[in-house]
Amino acid sequence: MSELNLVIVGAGGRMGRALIESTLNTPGCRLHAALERADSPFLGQDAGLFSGQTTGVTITADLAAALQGADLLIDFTRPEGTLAYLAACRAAGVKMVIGTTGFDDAGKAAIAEAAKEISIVFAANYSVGVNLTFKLLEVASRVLADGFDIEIIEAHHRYKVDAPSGTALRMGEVIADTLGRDLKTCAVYGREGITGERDPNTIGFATVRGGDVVGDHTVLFAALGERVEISHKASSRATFANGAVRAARWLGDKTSGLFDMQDVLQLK
Ligand SMILES: NC(=O)C1=CN([C@@H]2O[C@H](COP(=O)(O)OP(=O)(O)OC[C@H]3O[C@@H](n4cnc5c(N)ncnc54)[C@H](O)[C@@H]3O)[C@@H](O)[C@H]2O)C=CC1
Ligand SMILES: O=C(O)C1=N[C@H](C(=O)O)C[C@H](O)C1
Repeated sequence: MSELNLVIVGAGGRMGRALIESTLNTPGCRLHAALERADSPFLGQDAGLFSGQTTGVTITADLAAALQGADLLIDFTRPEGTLAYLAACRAAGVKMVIGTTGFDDAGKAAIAEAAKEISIVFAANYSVGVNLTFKLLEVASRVLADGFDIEIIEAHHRYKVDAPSGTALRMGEVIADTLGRDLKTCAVYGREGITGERDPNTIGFATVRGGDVVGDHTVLFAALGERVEISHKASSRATFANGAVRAARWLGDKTSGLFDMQDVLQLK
């Protein structure tokens, strides 16, 4: 079988660095190109810079050249960056694995539309543990549907720009779907002042930002007399990067369609 030619964008970012390392360490995958923004200080440097390797691949801002001969582009950047890469990949027939979070409804719709022409894996979290947690939350929500207040607490590093995390929002959607609720109307994002008693139909979110926390998520089911907590803690970005490269390999010959990490892990 021929090698999978991967393009990593946001190459100098926290996830970009981890993705380059994961690509270099994965048999069957080849680092085809590494991209950064035109104003990046990393342009012209070897993509192995951050892991002390020499790859022979130079970090570039030339997207058109990078897509020539590429099989798949992995994007963990920002919504506006992703949507620009999406348009280029769609035009060039290059598959995508998208890990960026913080999209609005229009951004998500654009990804779904592009997936009619190219195959895409789009997931808020590529760790195996978090995806198992999504399944555990379905069971917990069913069993604890009555009398339990549901709160989602997430903590991330000081540099994270979106809140709540994409993973926390996905957890909220999984719970709301299981309970037959609409997250758009039942979510409460933080509390302050005289809030009144808790509405039992709400799903609360609390966000913590600080230091170098890679990614912690806890869902609290609290009743009168007992509490259940389901938690996941990531301690390395390699967890997400390895999951994204796994998703890239899983896409294989699929020419179109929108998938998530639950598809990759056969958890559906
Ligand atoms: N789905 C998952 O498993 C995970 C998702 N993420 C998400 O990945 C994204 C990136 O996270 P980090 O690597 O920590 O961020 P970062 O700030 O370290 O890196 C962002 C990268 O994107 C590039 N970038 C920013 N704006 C851009 C634009 N408009 N066009 C093109 N490139 C642009 C930057 O130059 C940088 O290389 C975030 O949305 C984060 O929430 C992070 C970890 C896991
Ligand atoms: O920005 C991050 O770092 C992370 N973002 C993702 C999210 O928003 O859920 C996944 C992970 O928790 C790390």
